[in-house]
Amino acid sequence: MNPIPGPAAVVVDEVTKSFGRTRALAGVSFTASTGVTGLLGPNGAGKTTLLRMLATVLGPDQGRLRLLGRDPADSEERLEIRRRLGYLPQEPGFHRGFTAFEFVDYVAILKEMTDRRERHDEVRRVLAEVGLESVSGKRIRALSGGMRRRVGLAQALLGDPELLVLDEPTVGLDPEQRLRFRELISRAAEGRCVILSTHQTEDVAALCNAIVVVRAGRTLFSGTPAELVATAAGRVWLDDARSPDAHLAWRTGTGQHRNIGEVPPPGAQLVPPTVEDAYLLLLGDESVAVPA
Ligand SMILES: Nc1ncnc2c1ncn2[C@@H]1O[C@H](COP(=O)(O)OP(=O)(O)OP(=O)(O)O)[C@@H](O)[C@H]1O
Repeated sequence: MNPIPGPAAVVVDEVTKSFGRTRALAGVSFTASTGVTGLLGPNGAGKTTLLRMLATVLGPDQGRLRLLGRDPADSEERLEIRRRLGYLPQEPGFHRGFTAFEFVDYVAILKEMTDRRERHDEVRRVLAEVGLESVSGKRIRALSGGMRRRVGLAQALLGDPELLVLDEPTVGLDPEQRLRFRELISRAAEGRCVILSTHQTEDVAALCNAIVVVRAGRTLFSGTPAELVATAAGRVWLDDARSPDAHLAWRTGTGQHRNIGEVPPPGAQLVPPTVEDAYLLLLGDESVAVPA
């Protein structure tokens, strides 16, 4: 699936950000439109910093941001962006004594939904959207981790935002919950721009029509999953042993070794690369070597 053409909902242009001596972003650039854009990168790459900027929580030191055609540096335009934005932070700061309904209602109040009846209808709508209507009266501390993530997604969907920013939405979920979440996110991405950060390359391959890879605060790659996979063409091969030419290799369930590297040995049995292979090759020495 190619990115759906249209005006870019998000433009990030040479953005930098430092915290004291730590340079979290050292010049990140990409654009994103309707659909799901996945932000991949190792720990500390700057993903959360970038998402906090897209959520207008943080401003850049240098560079330019444009969100939904507006400038978040301008206070009035920032307010306009915030009215059209949903954000699921890495740690949503739940008041665990609240029920799911009370928590989402509380966020709705913060989002200036003043009419009580309309607000409650909206809270019920978003809780139903994430399949939580039957537990809306339960306290958050009594919900499973997966359900709590869904409460987080529900509050982000309040007011039908045009831009949805999700920081590691599937972290800590079991495989079934992850698949459910994928379904919710792909539904949420119909007609709007979703930006999510993740460490799960399978989620990216399954969900995203655009991928941005960041490392050490810089953009390493920005394009479609197919374009990312194409960068690994001819660089993944199977062998009976770990190949000395491999950058990374691991023994698969069949007993053969999956090798990824720059130059396969002559006669190597090349196999089609995955998003994960391409991502690991792109990270090069930064990726975690798996002992063969
Ligand atoms: N508020 C802050 N104060 C000081 N340093 C910070 C702050 N926020 C982020 N950093 C630093 O900036 C760098 C980028 O952090 P960030 O959380 O954006 O990375 P990340 O890609 O989201 O990492 P992870 O995958 O581990 O969540 C790290 O070195 C981090 O320690």
